Amino acid sequence: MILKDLLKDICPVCIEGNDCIDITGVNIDSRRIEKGHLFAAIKGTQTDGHRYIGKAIELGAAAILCENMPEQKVEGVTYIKVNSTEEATGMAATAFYGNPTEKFKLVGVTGTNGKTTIATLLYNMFRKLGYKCGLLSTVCNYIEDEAIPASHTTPDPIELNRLLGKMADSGCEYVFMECSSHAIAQKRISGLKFAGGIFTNLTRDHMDYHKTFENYRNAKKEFFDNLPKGAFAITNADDKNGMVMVQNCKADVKTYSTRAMADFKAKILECHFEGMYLEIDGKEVGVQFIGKFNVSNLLAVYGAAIMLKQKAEDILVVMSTLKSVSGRLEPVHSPTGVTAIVDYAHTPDAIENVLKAIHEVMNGKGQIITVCGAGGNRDKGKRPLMAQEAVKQSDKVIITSDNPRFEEPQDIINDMLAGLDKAQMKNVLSIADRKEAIRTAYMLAQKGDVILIAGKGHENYQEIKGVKHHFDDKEVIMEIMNG
Ligand SMILES: CC(=O)N[C@H]1[C@@H](OP(=O)(O)OP(=O)(O)OC[C@H]2O[C@@H](n3ccc(=O)[nH]c3=O)[C@H](O)[C@@H]2O)O[C@H](CO)[C@@H](O)[C@@H]1O[C@H](C)C(=O)N[C@@H](C)C(=O)N[C@H](CCC(=O)O)C(=O)O
Ligand SMILES: Nc1ncnc2c1ncn2[C@@H]1O[C@H](COP(=O)(O)OP(=O)(O)OP(=O)(O)O)[C@@H](O)[C@H]1O
Ligand SMILES: N[C@H](CCC[C@H](N)C(=O)O)C(=O)O
Ligand SMILES: [Mg+2]
Repeated sequence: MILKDLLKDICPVCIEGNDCIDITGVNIDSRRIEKGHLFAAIKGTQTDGHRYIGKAIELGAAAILCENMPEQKVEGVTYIKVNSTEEATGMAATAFYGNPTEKFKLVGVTGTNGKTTIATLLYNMFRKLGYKCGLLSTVCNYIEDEAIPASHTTPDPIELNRLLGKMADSGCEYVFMECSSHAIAQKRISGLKFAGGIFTNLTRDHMDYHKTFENYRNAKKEFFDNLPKGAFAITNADDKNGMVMVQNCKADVKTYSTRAMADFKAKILECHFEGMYLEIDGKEVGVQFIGKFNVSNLLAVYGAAIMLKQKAEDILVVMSTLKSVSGRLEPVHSPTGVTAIVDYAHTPDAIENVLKAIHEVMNGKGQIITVCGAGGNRDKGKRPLMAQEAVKQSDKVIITSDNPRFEEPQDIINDMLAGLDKAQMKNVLSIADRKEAIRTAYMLAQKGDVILIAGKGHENYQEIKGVKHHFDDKEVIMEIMNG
């Protein structure tokens, strides 16, 4: 592709060199540069991409996108100076991959919890409605049936646009994606044209990265500020930041609520372990999900499907067939009558909500034993709060490890325990070895009890010092139950 065409949506500060050269790829990592590539130098959290411009040219980069022009320039290489390389990279990448989001309807989901659930349910629903679809999510990416492993909730701008390009080539009509706060702040989604956006909720997470809650909220809000006129924005009226998100939004704003007046409303008619009966916009539907928070998730799915011009009756018929997403409130039953629930709750709010959901269906019968930990090299402030939420609604809690990364597992556990007083500690054990923690929970459980195994959900690894060791909560509990 000709460099000039690649830059058509970018307003460079200046260009030095020929902009009529052929560009064979766009890349943000010097180590992946091949002959004829455009290398975008990004200032990151660990290092500055500008330091690798020389390396990129050695490997064959034909053009450099940067914020600071290098002092020494190489003959034959074109230099493009921009105000924000992060912003310009997305635009160049999307142009390189043929502006895929002009070819299908792209819906983004953002918020602290519920993104994977909503995006995946929309993908499953639209496929069942007969459309060709793509999905970009924490668990896995999909182009129709083809699974492509995901390493991020939202991929980097090059991988993201490459996947979107493949989706367009495969004839996808709808694509659903999660937009993490990291991705919005780092402009990984720059240049994409969204047909709609969904806000789930906002509670504490990722303070390690955003530093303040306000920055975190602003990152989420930026997504709605940038939605174009003609798109839709569906927000959660039950969340205190729901209306803040859409304050400056040019899109068509719709609300959903389980409590108040809203464009899309629902209430729970009945609730048991297998699912709930709901009334959505005045119509009854049986769903295979539990928990009030899932009513909110399902309402967001319903609202988005309506905004994408599907018929209410068709949406509800398909909704009743949808099943829970891998690692989200997934039950595993033992031969002795104990139920384990594997869930991805890794924030204080998610732990509170998932335990509330379990209580709703247990209805005062049986005990709850919670096994949870907190991720290393991630938001430290959430650790004591997660322990507090676990203790508040469990009969026993076993604090354990969850991806310690480069931290000492016991230090993370101590940060969690610091949130508890002496009385609360009476019902708490700490066992750093996650398998042992799960085994102990099972040994303590009696018939009718529930073990909540929280934090890892679909993850099939334990990340320790840069190495991912195979570990799968569901597999472990099944082996213990049947062993
Ligand atoms: C903190 C964070 O978000 N980091 C992301 C960020 O990397 P960074 O800013 O640290 O980059 P850096 O290492 O400083 O390098 C700066 C630039 O120099 C380049 N470089 C570097 C070295 C070299 O030799 N040559 C070279 O060109 C790099 O390619 C990069 O462009 O940009 C990279 C490319 O997009 C991401 O892969 C990386 O994700 C890291 C691995 C990560 O763990 N991110 C997590 C926290 C994350 O993004 N999570 C969210 C969701 C969380 C949730 O679900 O709740 C996600 O969307 O997955
Ligand atoms: N609407 C919701 N409100 C509160 N908690 C929720 C909601 N939906 C899901 N959860 C809880 O959060 C956990 C993670 O859900 P999900 O994977 O859908 O969120 P996510 O936003 O994609 O998370 P991530 O930031 O890791 O990508 C679930 O396992 C459940 O415990
Ligand atoms: N994707 C999120 C959640 C990870 C959940 C938990 N298993 C952890 O490792 O902290 C993150 O990277 O913060
Ligand atoms: Mg997710």
